[in-house]
Amino acid sequence: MIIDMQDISLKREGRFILNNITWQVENGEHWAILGLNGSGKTFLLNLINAYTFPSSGTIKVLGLEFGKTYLAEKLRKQIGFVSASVQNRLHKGDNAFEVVLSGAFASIGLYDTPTDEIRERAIGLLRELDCYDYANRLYDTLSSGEKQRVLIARALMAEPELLILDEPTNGLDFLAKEQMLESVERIAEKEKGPTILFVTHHVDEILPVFEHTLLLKEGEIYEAGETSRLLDSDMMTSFFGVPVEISEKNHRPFLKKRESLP
Ligand SMILES: Nc1ncnc2c1ncn2[C@@H]1O[C@H](COP(=O)(O)OP(=O)(O)OP(=O)(O)O)[C@@H](O)[C@H]1O
Repeated sequence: MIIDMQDISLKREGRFILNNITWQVENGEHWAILGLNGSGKTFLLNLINAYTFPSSGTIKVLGLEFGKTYLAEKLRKQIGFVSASVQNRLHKGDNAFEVVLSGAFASIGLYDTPTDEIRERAIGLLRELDCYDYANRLYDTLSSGEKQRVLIARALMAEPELLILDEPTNGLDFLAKEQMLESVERIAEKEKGPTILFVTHHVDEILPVFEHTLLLKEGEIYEAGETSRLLDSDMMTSFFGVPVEISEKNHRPFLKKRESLP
């Protein structure tokens, strides 16, 4: 099992940020995590990455139980994490190739000398994520979409069992967003690829490879399970608290606000 959370709660300043979270992710299941601003998605990811501890409940990630066999460093080496906060911590002077290489050492900059095998792997991933053409460019000079794809290549360098993509399409234009989603789909379809958690605000980004979805609302699991059951007009209407309609086009869901309830 990749994630096993049992009755997790997390309190800050006397109020529950997360409450009653019982959630399991099996190996090879790709999950979309959908929630509005402030629903607790960031805290949920911080728990998985062992940056935060629960106030109560038990949590096991990749077989490591917090407080027992718990080793944050060991755990994080097996998780590929792509988020705005990782982006902010990168070294200013590194080119895209160096950023990807640094993923092999779970470090922000390059402190170790990469072997030929590691260099080959980095080149392979740059190609796979369509970043090879700008491998020599300074990371800082890349567009947001290019940066995100480099960060995903970097996260895959350590061959993680779990890949967490935290709003990877944030700030991307339409084309860059579609390219990003195509890359995510390719990774998800890889036979020995990582289990993916894809955090988003947008229903239309829930690709068919995300067969499972977690709906997070006000710090609690609203529903979790098969995407096909959850992405339904009635379910989304009660989840968002406004009348909405879900339609499907080219295997992608679309959400539209309805004027009034029928
Ligand atoms: N230190 C803190 N003390 C109390 N409340 C906090 C603290 N940090 C965050 N919160 C609150 O916890 C809630 C959940 O925050 P979180 O950042 O996990 O939401 P999110 O789903 O990631 O939102 P977004 O989509 O905007 O990134 C929010 O209501 C936020 O205001």
